[in-house]
Amino acid sequence: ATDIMWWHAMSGQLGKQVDKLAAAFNASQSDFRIVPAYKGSYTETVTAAIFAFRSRSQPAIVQVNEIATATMMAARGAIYPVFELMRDQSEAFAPSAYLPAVAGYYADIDGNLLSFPFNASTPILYYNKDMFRSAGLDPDVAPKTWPEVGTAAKRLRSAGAPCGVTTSWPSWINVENYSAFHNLPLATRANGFGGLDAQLVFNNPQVVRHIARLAEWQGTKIFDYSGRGQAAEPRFQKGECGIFIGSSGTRADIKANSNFEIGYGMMPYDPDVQGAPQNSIIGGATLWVLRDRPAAEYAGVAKFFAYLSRPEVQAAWHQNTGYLPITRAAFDLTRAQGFYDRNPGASISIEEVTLKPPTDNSKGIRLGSFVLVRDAIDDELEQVFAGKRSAQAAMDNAVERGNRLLRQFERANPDR
Ligand SMILES: O=P(O)(O)OC[C@H](O)CO
Repeated sequence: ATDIMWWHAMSGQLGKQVDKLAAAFNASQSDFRIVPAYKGSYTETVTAAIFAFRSRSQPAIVQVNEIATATMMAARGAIYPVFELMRDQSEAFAPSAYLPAVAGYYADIDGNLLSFPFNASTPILYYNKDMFRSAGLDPDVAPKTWPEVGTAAKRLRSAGAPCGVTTSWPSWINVENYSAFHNLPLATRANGFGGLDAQLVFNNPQVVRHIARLAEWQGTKIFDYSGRGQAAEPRFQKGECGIFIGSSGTRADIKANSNFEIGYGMMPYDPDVQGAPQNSIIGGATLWVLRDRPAAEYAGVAKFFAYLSRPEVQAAWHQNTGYLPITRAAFDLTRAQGFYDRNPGASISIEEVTLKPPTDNSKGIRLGSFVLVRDAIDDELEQVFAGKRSAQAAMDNAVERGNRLLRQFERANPDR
């Protein structure tokens, strides 16, 4: 059999599910063997793949998170667009099979998908029902708005919780998704979908007020900052923080690693911001195919992607992880199987990304070097939470630093 390397960033329960997918595909035929390899965080994984490409030891498949999409699209010599691969291998691959929130995020201007949608998430609210009960809060009602989160988090603190509320992925949740959910632009030009000359504009009064509020809460740990990426997740699992806003894709790990009753809700919003709640945007990752591997491997990659597209495979991945059902068929199948009736909270992610038809502010983000832009935003947020900078000054800095990165990217890609 021909071995096909798949580099990914899925750890914990997610890593187990990735291994299961590969093993099931490998058992379904004998020509190809998918070999998954965990390469660390999303950033570590994509960086490893870029270095490997330079020394010609790249994998055929690499998992890349959503914010590196524009950067990958620009790396034309290194990537094999998935729609071309599937066409070359005569495998079906129609963007219309995917949920609009997913296809819209990853399609090029001609509607072609350059990468394979695999794990799409969106931030949701998790809460600890046992801690709610001890604090005298109604365990059957999830806080819906930021003021309600504040009230509940204060009660949790008074009842002895070390931390009221925390979030993972600070920029993704508190700046990028906060903006989309309140129909505020992160950047001009439809958050970059309209062209590389987009400018970041998220230093507006609503975002600044939200960050200032978190900083104020930080003083008494009503909100407690937990670090970048997924660093906050274990704090909720261990019962330190009663409310956690994090990726829907962490559902499996939360269920596996916590010993309390979990409540679910939508990401909170501020009711005095007109139009809120709009719809959330997706995160997570897609699978990119890299060039310059032997031809036989590409035949196998196409077969593997066709396998991953099967409704029953997609539906199982969605149900076993918390990532969105990426195709309409997987969503329908999951519903028909009664999964949402048996698992309250499991459909919140879908309801949230489809809450209203997306606007230019809530379709997604398509900005070059956004991995670095997000680093700059996270860095500025940390200054605010450490009490070293005002929310306004930090968001102004983040916009300025981010715009410098966008202009560099624009100059490096003059023909796009
Ligand atoms: O933890 P994930 O996989 O849902 O991804 C969250 C962020 O979108 C990653 O950029």
